Amino acid sequence: MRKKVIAGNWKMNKVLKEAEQFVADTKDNIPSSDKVESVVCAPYPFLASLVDKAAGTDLKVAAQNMHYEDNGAFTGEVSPVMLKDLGVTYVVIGHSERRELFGENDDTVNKKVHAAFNHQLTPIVCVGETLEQRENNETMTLVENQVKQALAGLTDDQVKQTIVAYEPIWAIGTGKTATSEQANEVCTHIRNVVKEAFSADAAEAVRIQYGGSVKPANVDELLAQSDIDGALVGGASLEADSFLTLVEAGAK
Ligand SMILES: O=C(CO)COP(=O)(O)O
Repeated sequence: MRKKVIAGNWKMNKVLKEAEQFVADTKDNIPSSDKVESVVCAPYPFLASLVDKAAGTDLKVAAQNMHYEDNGAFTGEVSPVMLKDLGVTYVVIGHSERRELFGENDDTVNKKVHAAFNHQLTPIVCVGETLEQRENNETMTLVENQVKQALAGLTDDQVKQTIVAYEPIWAIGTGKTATSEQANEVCTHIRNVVKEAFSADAAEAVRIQYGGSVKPANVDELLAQSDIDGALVGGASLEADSFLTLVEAGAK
């Protein structure tokens, strides 16, 4: 059975003291990593401190983005080498907000996924359609293309370690959750795409999260679906109690 991954994506929220307080409030109650992987995706300035504060616990720290080069003249960017050096273990790649607002595309996403593996970071690769694309029945084709391009050139072993997050853009921060059936339908499709593009073993192992208005009230139903292996959570991950409820749901 695939282990669930619950990741809280804080986006551009909190200041350092609040981030540290969150770790202090959660770290002793995070379920064992044998049962669920619990991750907070924090802004860059908090990463060093949070890795330090969460050391020896089952709470893992992720970055929300990175550049694909190791170093160089890229003012304002952060490299995988820097993240690895801090003790960060996961990195979100290709979030829809980065694709929409910061010019990320399938090519940069693919480069970043390779860079993550070159530095032993686990990528959480985001895909998902807009409302318009859903209404035009383009969801399956779009997500298929995003997944194929994001994972292009990876080995089977790397695909097995990858986390794909299916986040329909119309469900992000809107309170509109995809129904669990809608969410699962796309996650099943993603698994089939991985099977075709790589192998049955890779498809069986790859973890596929759902993201978009996940909260304590709907997480159980989403996680009960056959192809949903976790959640990437924005708003409901900001408060310690709510995050703990979500990771406990993942450990059931
Ligand atoms: O974008 C998301 C997580 O990456 C989802 O955000 P919300 O949970 O706030 O809808």
